[in-house]
Amino acid sequence: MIRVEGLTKAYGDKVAVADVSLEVQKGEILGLVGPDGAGKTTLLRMVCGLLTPDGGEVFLKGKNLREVERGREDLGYMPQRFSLYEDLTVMENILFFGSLYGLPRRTILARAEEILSLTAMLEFKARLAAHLSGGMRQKLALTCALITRPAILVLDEPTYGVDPESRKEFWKILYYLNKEGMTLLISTPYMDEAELCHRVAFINEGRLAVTGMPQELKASFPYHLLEVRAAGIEPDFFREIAGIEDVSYYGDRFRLMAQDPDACRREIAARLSLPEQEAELAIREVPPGMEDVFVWLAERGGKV
Ligand SMILES: Nc1ncnc2c1ncn2[C@@H]1O[C@H](COP(=O)(O)OP(=O)(O)OP(=O)(O)O)[C@@H](O)[C@H]1O
Repeated sequence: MIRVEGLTKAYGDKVAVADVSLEVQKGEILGLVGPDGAGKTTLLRMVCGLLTPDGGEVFLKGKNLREVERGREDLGYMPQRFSLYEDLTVMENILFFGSLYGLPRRTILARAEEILSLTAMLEFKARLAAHLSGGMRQKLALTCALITRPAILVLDEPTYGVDPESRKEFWKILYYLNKEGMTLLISTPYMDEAELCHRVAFINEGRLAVTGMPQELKASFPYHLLEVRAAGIEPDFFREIAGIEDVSYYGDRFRLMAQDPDACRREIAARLSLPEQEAELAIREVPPGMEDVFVWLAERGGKV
């Protein structure tokens, strides 16, 4: 559905996207994941034809975007910062947005009712945009992006800063749309959301580092992870132990990347003088999550 070949874009000296090639298959949810400033927005804006690349091509449904008339791409875009008219109601915002595409008022109203009921927003259709919560604003932005009934939906960090409950609800809607046949390309800084995508593309400093299914990426993680619960210990304590490649920590929980987990466990237990039973409780091997994979990739400059 989407094919990107060698896309490149610089702002002055700053190369934001460097030679990115990527494909999004029909019916797929592809997650574009990367830290702030990685180039996600720039890449998505080029895919949507809103920004002209310095080099490379974008093909939508096999057609070169350069040859497609703007507004006829069969693509919906939900930008990172969606401009709502605060002094218009939900429905008035949708009507305004739909009219930009030249859709007849009747069509907009019918489609809006349908999407607003899907997103549980129908009862708020007469509410002023100024009085919407963060989650509701995102749903309104989504409704606007869907008003042309696109086959492809591109979303730029749609749940950024939204509360966890609303994020979950938003993803339910995305899954519903996908089940109905929509192809989704979505950027996110959240690792739990990366897990929800069929495939993930990791972008770092403008370069595409790796793409794969979440399970594949986790399986490619080359270390064992040990989680250690220990109060009053400095990270350097672990760094001195041979075979521990990296240490990260949250409060009194340490996460260690180890080559040989059993040897490390024995060494830590010995140094802390932990009896075996206590060591078993305090030092556990845990499966890597997407966050572990991406932290590892980012530390290596995104290279596998
Ligand atoms: N209009 C611009 N002028 C100059 N530099 C820009 C411009 N837009 C983006 N950049 C720079 O290009 C790089 C990529 O930015 P981009 O917004 O695409 O990244 P991102 O992954 O979407 O990050 P974020 O989530 O923080 O928006 C960043 O270093 C950013 O500072």
